[in-house]
Amino acid sequence: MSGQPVFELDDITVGYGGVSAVRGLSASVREGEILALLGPNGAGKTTTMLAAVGALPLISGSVQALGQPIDSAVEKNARRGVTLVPDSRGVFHRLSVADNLRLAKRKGGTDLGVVYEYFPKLKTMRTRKCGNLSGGEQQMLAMAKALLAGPKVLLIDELSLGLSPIAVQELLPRLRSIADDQRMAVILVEQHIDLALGIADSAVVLHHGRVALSAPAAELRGRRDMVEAAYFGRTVDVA
Ligand SMILES: Nc1ncnc2c1ncn2[C@@H]1O[C@H](COP(=O)(O)OP(=O)(O)OP(=O)(O)O)[C@@H](O)[C@H]1O
Repeated sequence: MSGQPVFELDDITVGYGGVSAVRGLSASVREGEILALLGPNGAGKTTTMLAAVGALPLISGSVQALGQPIDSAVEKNARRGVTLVPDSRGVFHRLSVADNLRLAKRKGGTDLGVVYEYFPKLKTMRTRKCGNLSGGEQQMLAMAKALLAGPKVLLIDELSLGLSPIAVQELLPRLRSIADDQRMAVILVEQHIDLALGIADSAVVLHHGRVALSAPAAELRGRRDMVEAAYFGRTVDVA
């Protein structure tokens, strides 16, 4: 993959009430690339994502999106094309699928027809109330909503939270095709290590807020030993 990074975390330290939860993290993604952000519970993945979209102030370091520093206003970053799909999914339960999608559509964003091509199931259930959808269907809807805003950088915090392995196996490869088609840079927080490495271009494993491993995903596929060592906090060098 060539080209300049469209999104860069440069030596960021970030936390809560002046206490750091993530220290000295650097990572970047280019157009059409997927970065998998991995690590055990409490490692700092969500903290990183919040800092990446401007929702948490940095203690030090910088975040650059599309050649400019990230703003402290999340909405402003979203208008510039940096969108977070939160782990709480962010769908309106009392509204129908179609109404949820209509509200998410932004000028210049992906066409609804294209989004329905990525997620044909949503078209068939467009009149259904979102509160009655399954977890996997709600996740599809959350991703579809994010696409309608036309992101250039999409950050996804645990797409697979609470989903069956089959649903995850269906959703993650779809995300790969969307990133390829739309030339969208993606940072994906994921607990399904093998599936995430299967679709990612690069991976970072955090442990206690520090980078324990950072490598091209291709070098980590089939190297569960290395990834697990990083999960346990052993700093791993990819030779
Ligand atoms: N609002 C908060 N105030 C204080 N500390 C927090 C807050 N949110 C998270 N933390 C702490 O920051 C650290 C990193 O948390 P974070 O949620 O980023 O981890 P995570 O890797 O996303 O974990 P998980 O996989 O469990 O979601 C943890 O020690 C957590 O307890």
